Amino acid sequence: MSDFSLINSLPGAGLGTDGAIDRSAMDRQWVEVLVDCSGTQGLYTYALPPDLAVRVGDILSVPFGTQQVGAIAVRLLDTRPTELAADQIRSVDAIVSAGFFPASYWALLNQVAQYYHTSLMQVVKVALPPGLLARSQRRIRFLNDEKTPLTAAARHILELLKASKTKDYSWQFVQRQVQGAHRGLQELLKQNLVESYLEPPATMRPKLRQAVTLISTEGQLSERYREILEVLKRQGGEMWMTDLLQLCRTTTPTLRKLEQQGCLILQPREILRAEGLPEVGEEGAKSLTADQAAALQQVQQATGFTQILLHGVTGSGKTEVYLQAIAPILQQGRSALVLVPEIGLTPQLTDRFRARFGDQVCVYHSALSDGERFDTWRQMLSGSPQVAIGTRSAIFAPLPSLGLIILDEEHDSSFKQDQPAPCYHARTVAQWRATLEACPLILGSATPSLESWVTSHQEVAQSQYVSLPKRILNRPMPKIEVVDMRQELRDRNGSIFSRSLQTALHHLKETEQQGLLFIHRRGHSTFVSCRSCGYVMECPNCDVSLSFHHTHENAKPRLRCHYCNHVQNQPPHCPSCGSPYFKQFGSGTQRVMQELERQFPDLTAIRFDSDTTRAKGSHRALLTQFSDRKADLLVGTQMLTKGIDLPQVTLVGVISADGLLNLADFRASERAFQTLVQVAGRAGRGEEPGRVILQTYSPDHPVIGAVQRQQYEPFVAAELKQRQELQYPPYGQLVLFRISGGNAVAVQKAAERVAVELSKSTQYAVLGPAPATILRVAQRYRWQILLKFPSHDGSKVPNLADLRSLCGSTVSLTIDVDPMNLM
Ligand SMILES: Nc1ncnc2c1ncn2[C@@H]1O[C@H](COP(=O)(O)OP(=O)(O)OP(=O)(O)O)[C@@H](O)[C@H]1O
Ligand SMILES: [Zn+2]
Ligand SMILES: [Zn+2]
Repeated sequence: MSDFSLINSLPGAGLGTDGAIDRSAMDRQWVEVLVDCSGTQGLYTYALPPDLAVRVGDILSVPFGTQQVGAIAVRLLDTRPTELAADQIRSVDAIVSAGFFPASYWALLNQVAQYYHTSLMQVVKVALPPGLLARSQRRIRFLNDEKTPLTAAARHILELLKASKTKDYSWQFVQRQVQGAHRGLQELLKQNLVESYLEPPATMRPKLRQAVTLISTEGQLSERYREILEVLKRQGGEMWMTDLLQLCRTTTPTLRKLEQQGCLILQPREILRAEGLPEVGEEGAKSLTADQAAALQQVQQATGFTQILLHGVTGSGKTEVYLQAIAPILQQGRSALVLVPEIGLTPQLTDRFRARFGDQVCVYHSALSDGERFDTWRQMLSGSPQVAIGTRSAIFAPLPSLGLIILDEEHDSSFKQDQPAPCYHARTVAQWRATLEACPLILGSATPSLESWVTSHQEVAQSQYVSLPKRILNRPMPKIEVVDMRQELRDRNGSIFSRSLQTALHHLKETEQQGLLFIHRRGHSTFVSCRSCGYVMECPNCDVSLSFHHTHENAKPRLRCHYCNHVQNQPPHCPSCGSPYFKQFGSGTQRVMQELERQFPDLTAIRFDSDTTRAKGSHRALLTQFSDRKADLLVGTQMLTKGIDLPQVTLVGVISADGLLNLADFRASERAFQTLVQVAGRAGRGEEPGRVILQTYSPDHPVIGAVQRQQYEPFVAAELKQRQELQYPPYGQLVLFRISGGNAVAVQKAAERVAVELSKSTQYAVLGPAPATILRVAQRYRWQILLKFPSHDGSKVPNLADLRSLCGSTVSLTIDVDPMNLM
């Protein structure tokens, strides 16, 4: 019954900006609501009684089946949806709570739906936590005594309320006590004798977690059991079960056996919401450098919507500018929204915010459970001023009075959602939101995206450019040495570490400093192939090579697909020719760890990649270990590049830059430059100067030269020239269609039909159809078509429903506006 298609096919259901704000609600006779009851979320149309001035963002009560349920007014309509007959539409019953969400919030969601060509419902699903209304309760409160006689039911309700200590009851209770309560309530509401409101659930369900408590170490126990109990004892006799399992590398059934033997008990224990985050000390504002002060001033002078690109080199103190820009906003009773690429990667950043603003900070990201998301929402909706820090979906955080939005590391591609729909970019949505809220938007980066660079250099008051060209305390930028790995090979050094890096690693121990080793991608190029015939081991479901996984020295090697997670053993001989020379190639994190162990047994290293950081809180745990100097090296992938601020790191080694340089994407150079400058920027942030060793097989690549000189502007100028010639973003606009299905021929045919249809317009160039770089993923064949518009304004895409009808029922078509991932 829930109706998504309704939204797409609405005639003239234009941008929400005109909904409820400019036009009087009176000429709108229908309303679309988000019904939220017993697990089903959907958009439904209701009629508005003439005497009910409903506005977008109100919480309503509507008839739904045989019940009355809560609903959010999402959009007012002045025409009846054609597919519904007038007598099919039921009427809104009452306004439970007026202005629960600001109307601008719904305008934003509508704008997202329209620009990214998805239904409003899809947007609502990213934006709102599930069960928002279902857990809340409608209540009725006494306001005034009657002046004119009331009907029996109305009088009964009023007396009931007056007799209550709090002058207020739940609507459910009133309904049970009073016959004809519904009509009675209407009467009372009309005369303003009572009010109806929505109370968020008062007590949240406590969150429980399994805990293990030691009872006894007596009895006939095997060596292994004893060991587990010994560990538990050493930890004080009480631990969270997950921690014990991890520490002892044991399983739940083993613990259950120990429980049966009376050695320990397993029981759920309540954890408080704030737990899991360590205490942070309070911290005052730092006195700003001249550059920081100038940047802050520019932010504070902004009136209304202004987009400010804060271009500060690595270690220039951008975070301090954010903190001092936020402080006065909170004092004015308004809130701030801070978006970061990946929350798990930046425990340091959240700690700094909490040290400054304490409980006013709330963290919002997709790894939260539904319950936690819901709690955070309630806190936000309370309206008290706060700082919400979160990943891309936090751009939809319902902070009532926004004074500032910040995107840190604005160039990061994780701000873009590739799938599912809506494929939104949080930076684009942030621009709309800041416009709707008339507040400044700060985009911070050491390596701004070309999009933001171009915007910030337009001659308009609404976009500004601020730079922090120097590191804090005039600390030098790290020195970058480029090592030609081809020369190493010629000089008979077959190690993955160049001689330069080897010397630096030896030096690390002597000077008691720390280093980072960066590998382009987890398991990237650690494919298994035959050195006799060249056969490459591939995933049976996807057209990608399997990656070699080796958890520790003596463990059995496994092969894993990073797309569908297929796992299998490595065959001892080549399946194609039977050769025994069937081995892994490349240098993933694991390989580097093993080589370190072999060549530098004195150095300890922590592996920091998506395999070792899967568990909640593990980013923080590993980074803390490292900053406590429990290891000499941190070895990892992309996540090393993001915002790590450790003063004792003096050495950064890039094992091989080549994987980054050779991606088939027009943004490859931009990304490579950003990644390498960011990772280099982790070195020498403290008192000791930093040093970067960049290993590559293509030392003459223009990106390598630009990174070595650490000059952003000349690199960007050259890059922009190319983009302009080819009409790529930021000059032109791209729209990507992805076509996929289980049958290879059907997918290709559908892609061809869609391309023919698309070619009928002259507004854009059609690139493709072409098979995706990886044709098959999880048994689905994928083709794509790229539209290239010469400029960014007014790109019109043919009707999606028409294109979909060309695909047939077994092939799906999705649209990605401004795609970031063209693979
Ligand atoms: N005014 C200041 N006085 C002294 N120290 C400062 C000041 N401002 C910032 N710092 C310190 O300088 C270091 C670097 O700052 P921060 O992490 O904000 O840099 P950043 O510009 O965000 O760098 P990146 O882009 O590389 O993450 C931090 O340890 C911070 O505490
Ligand atoms: Zn072979
Ligand atoms: Zn696979």
